[in-house]
Amino acid sequence: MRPDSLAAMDWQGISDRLDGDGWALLPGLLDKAACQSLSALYANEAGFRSRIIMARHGFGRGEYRYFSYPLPLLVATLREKIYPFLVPTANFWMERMGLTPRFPADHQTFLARCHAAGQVRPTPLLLRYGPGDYNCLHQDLYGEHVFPIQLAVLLSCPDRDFTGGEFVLTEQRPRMQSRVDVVPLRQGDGVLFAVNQRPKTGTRGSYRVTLRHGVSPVRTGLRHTLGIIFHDAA
Ligand SMILES: O=C(O)CCC(=O)C(=O)O
Ligand SMILES: [Fe+2]
Repeated sequence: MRPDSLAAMDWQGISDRLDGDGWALLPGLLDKAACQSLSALYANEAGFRSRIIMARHGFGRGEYRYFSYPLPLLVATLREKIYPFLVPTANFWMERMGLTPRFPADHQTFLARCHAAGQVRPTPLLLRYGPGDYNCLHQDLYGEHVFPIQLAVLLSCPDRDFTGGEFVLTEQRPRMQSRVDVVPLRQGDGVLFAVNQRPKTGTRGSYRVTLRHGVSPVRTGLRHTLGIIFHDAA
C-alpha cells in the first residue's frame, strides 16, 4: 500500500455503498507481495498474543491468531489511516439509530477511550483456513466500546490458492427473515462491513438491521485473511 493510495480512494462512493448495502469493497488495497508477507507471518509464534482453534469454541473450523502490540507496521498503518475515513459514516449511523456514541476523528483518541474502559487487548488478526474449514456467522464485539465498521482483507488468491471459502454477510431485518450477500473478493481486496447494527431507510423512515459475517467452507487449498477491528478487546 502506498501512503497516498488511501487518500486517492473514492470515499464518497465507499460511504454510499456502506449506507446502501452495509458493506463496501476496497479493490486492490494490498498488492500481492504484501498479501504474501502478511500470510507468511502466520507460521511464526512471535508477534501474536493468542491462537484460537475455532472448532474448540464452536466458532467453525480453522484457526486464527490475534496480533500483539506493537502491530506489524502495515497492519498498524491500515488501522490508523483507514479509521478517519470511516468516522463520518460511523457517526451518521449512530445518529440515525438514535444511539449516543460519537467517534473521535483520530484512531488514537478512540483507542484511548477503549483502553480507559479496560479494552486493552489488540484485535487485529490473521485467519487461516484449510480444506473443510469455515467461519460461522458471528459479530466481533469485544466490550462496551464498539466501532461500527470493520475491515477484512483477503490475502490468498481465489481459484489459485483455494476454492470455496466465500465471505458472506447476513442482514437480519426486524420481524423478517434474514438476507444473505456473498462478497466477491480477489487477492488483496478489502471489504468494509458493519460489525453489528446499521440503519436502513425504509418507506416509513429509518430502521435498524443486524449484520453477521462468516466464511463458507473452503473446498481445496489454503485461505488467509487479515482482519482489522478498530476497537480493542476486554
Ligand atoms: O476470513 C474471513 O474472510 C473473515 C474474517 C473475519 O471474521 C474477520 O475479519 O473478522
Ligand atoms: Fe470476524
